[in-house]
Amino acid sequence: MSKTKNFYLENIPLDEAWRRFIAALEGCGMWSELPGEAVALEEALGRVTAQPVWAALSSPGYHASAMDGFAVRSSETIGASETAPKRIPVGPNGPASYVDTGDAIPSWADAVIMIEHTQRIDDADGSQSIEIHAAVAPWTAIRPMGEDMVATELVLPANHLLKPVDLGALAGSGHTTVQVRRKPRVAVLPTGTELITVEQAAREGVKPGDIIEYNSLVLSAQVREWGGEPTRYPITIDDYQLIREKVRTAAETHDLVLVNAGSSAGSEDFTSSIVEDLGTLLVHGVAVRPGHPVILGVVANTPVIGIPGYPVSCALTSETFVEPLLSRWRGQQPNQKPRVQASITRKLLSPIGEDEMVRVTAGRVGERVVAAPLSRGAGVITSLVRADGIVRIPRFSEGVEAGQQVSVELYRTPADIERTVVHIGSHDLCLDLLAQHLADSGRRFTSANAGSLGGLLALRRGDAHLAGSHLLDPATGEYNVSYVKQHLPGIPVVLMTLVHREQGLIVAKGNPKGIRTLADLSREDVQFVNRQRGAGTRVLLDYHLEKQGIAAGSIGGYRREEFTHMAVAVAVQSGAADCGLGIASAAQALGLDFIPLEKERYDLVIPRVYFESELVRPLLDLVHGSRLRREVDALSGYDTAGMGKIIELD
Ligand SMILES: Nc1nc2c(c(=O)[nH]1)N[C@H]1C(S)=C(S)[C@@H](COP(=O)(O)OP(=O)(O)OC[C@H]3O[C@@H](n4cnc5c(N)ncnc54)[C@H](O)[C@@H]3O)O[C@H]1N2
Ligand code: MOO
Repeated sequence: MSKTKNFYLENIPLDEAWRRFIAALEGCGMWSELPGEAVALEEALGRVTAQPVWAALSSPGYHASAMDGFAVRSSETIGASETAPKRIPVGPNGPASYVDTGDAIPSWADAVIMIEHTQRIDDADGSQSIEIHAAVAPWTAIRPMGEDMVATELVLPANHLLKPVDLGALAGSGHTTVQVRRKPRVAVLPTGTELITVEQAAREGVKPGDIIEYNSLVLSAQVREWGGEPTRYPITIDDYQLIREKVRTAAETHDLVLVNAGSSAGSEDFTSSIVEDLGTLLVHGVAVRPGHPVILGVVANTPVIGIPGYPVSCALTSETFVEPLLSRWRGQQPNQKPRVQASITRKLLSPIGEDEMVRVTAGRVGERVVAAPLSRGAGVITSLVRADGIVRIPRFSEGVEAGQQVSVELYRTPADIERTVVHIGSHDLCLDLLAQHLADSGRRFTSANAGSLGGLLALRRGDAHLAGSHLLDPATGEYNVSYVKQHLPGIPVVLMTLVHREQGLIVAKGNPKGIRTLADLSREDVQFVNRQRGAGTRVLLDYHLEKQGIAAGSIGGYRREEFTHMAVAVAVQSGAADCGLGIASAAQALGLDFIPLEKERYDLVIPRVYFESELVRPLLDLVHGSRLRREVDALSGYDTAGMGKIIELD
């Protein structure tokens, strides 16, 4: 038994990895549809027919009236007209007889006259007749036997995904059960000594080194969504023999085994050795990121996929390999996401040699759809939660330039993209509140952090509907106006004040270093954390440093840049820095101390075309209403007195 570690991950192109996998699956009879099983119609929704279904009965099973009215012989109506109406006596055996919709037509009749086209006449002798003003052709208002389905006719082909109406057609044609493909049985094995269950975390808290296990939850839910039947195994610690035993037994009772984590080259990454030990290792490492260290193999005629541990890699690897396999077994084509052409909002470098899947948000801005890249971290599951789609950067390309056209594989519908308000710029907590309420008006709100200046540049390129900005002009003491004039020349713009907010020094609880003023940042024992160039907060800092004659070079940590207020606050909370400049609400959110420096104005910069658009209107209504104002007032460090004030710049 081998326990050797596989230090050498391959870099196999995706299509080659699939070729190897399919060849091996064909070899063990696992690259074809799964056999059928009979299920009751009530259980059959979302299943796939395993064979064609032929009608057992005709429907309707007799000639049925299509209308409420009178069954007649059409020959008796000939000659009837407005000027020469005809009377036909009513009786159980004709020549006219009342029928309801769906009733069988009497054998002597061959047409039905709708009741509203007849006039009832009560004759003196107590008998009845109808008067008609038009003739009817044979088979008028009759649903002939078998109009819907004739016995022996094809109702559904094989490999048909059953929808609600299909179940009706099956019952209507006389079937009580239907043969559907067996659900693929998929074992989901989470492994890792660092893993704890979420219940354990809720009970005992999370210690450094603990990771809440949720990949198996995601994988099982994906399997279920794709028509499979998952078995979610409990966590197995990183122990070669324990994992080996689980893989061996799972392979005996399942169609597919997913081993999660332990796929790369670490000292406790056993999956590839175990697959080699128990069966055949086909692939270890594909030229795809995230998901590079994926393992493909076969154990006891059962495919085994080693899925990388990072949550984003895990979910995407499953989309890449598990979904197409389950589709194949169910006789379905692999899932094809809707695609849209979009313009990418910023330059992306991507390593040659690997296909990269970049998560993006997407929205329509004017004539174009724009795609804004999200975090590329393989551990950032929220980036997949927020993603509207995926952009693939092929392995023979070094990346894409800002403004380049890309194809986005959408997780949402094209209609969702049309109702998206796109924000690029400086972030503020109040935007999250706005986003929440916008959903009530059927709008989606996506936001990319690019800093205030980045936001203005995005507006100039036409990449966003609005940009949050708080850029102080040292010459005038005014916010945003001069920057908008400089960077958006010729574009009519509305500046709408969202809030005034308190900027200041964020320090650890109790202010252990006794930091009071900006001058303290130059102290030997104080480590600062800065914001990126172009951020309004950075402009504010540099303005005050200059005013007070403090040299940036004298501040330890001045060059260390974070991209958001919360990232600065987290750096202080974790002890990585003693102090950073940011907004009061970020300090409050993490229970940190705050030394106010300046009250600044945070505006939404909105090109007039969007300010006047139907899409953005609900956002303006929210800013002018009382609900958002009340909620912002409840946060610390904000002043809503100026909320909704407008400056127009042409
Ligand atoms: N020296 C190298 N190191 C790494 C390489 C490499 O090529 N050489 N590849 C990196 C890449 S890319 C990936 S992806 C990961 C894959 O790692 P593993 O599959 O071995 O997974 P772990 O290292 O055990 O875990 C990674 C990460 O994910 C967390 N995790 C694991 N399982 C779960 C779960 N069930 N639920 C939630 N989170 C989970 C785990 O705790 C780790 O934080 O390797 C890189 N390293
Ligand atoms: O390939 Mo790993 O999955 O990039 O993060």
